[in-house]
Amino acid sequence: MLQTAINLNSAAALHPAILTAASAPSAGILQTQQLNIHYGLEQRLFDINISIAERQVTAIMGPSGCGKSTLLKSLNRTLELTPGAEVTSGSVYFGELDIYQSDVDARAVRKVIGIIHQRPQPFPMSIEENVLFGVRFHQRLKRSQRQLLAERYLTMAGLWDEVKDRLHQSAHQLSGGQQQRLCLARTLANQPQIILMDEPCSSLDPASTERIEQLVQQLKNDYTIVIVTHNIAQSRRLADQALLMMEGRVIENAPAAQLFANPTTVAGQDFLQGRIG
Ligand SMILES: Nc1ncnc2c1ncn2[C@@H]1O[C@H](COP(=O)(O)OP(=O)(O)OP(=O)(O)O)[C@@H](O)[C@H]1O
Repeated sequence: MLQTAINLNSAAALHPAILTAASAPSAGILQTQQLNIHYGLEQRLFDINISIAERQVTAIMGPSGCGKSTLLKSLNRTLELTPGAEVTSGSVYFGELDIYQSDVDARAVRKVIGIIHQRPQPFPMSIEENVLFGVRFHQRLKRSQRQLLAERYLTMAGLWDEVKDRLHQSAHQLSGGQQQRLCLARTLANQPQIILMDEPCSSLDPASTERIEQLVQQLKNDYTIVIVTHNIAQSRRLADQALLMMEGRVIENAPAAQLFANPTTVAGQDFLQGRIG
């Protein structure tokens, strides 16, 4: 009970910072300053300075191992769940709040800045319980309220029609694409401001990939989305802003159309023309 109370208080404490972010439209909703990250003794990210624009899709691209996932996970403090991973210097600001400040609860950060992983990770419970996993500790819900909430978030994730008659079946009975949308519904139920997506389509077939891409386009009206992708064509379809990383550094950072038309570095040109990556 004590843990729950601490979580709730911390989540509430984050909301004034959200309002501050909203009132300062010129600044990005999420910004890093001189961010450096190590795994053990090895430095893997170097002096990252980025600004994520509100209610836009920002794509993070780059070859395998350049640090895309590491950067993404640092943006909501998921990274510290990996043994040995550490933000060794620098900051991540959500509005005016440094999310790495010692008095900020990482679990509250992860609710406001949700993450969808590469492989869908539904919990071993029913479809409805998965959707309501984050909210059920906060409210004593009546059965009818549970159903309404489940319907709301499953609809937002484009899954309601496919699962409305089997809400109490195991989530593991769903296809991979459906599981990924269920994870999206679970994230949306936490009422995040920002959704991080780590190659959300990499394990999906083309039809499921298209479904997720449609959802990203819809969701950006209400959410800020940061998506890691290997897939240059997917970035072209989805991104408003694009970052290109090489060897732990951001080497290109521009509106997507500009970056695709005129990459400013030789490595950027090589990557976008498929010569590296
Ligand atoms: N748990 C870990 N322990 C040690 N090193 C790690 C760990 N995870 C990642 N790394 C290293 O950090 C660097 C960046 O990895 P990261 O997964 O962020 O790259 P990525 O661009 O997302 O790669 P991919 O596209 O292949 O998923 C790589 O050199 C990788 O080997």
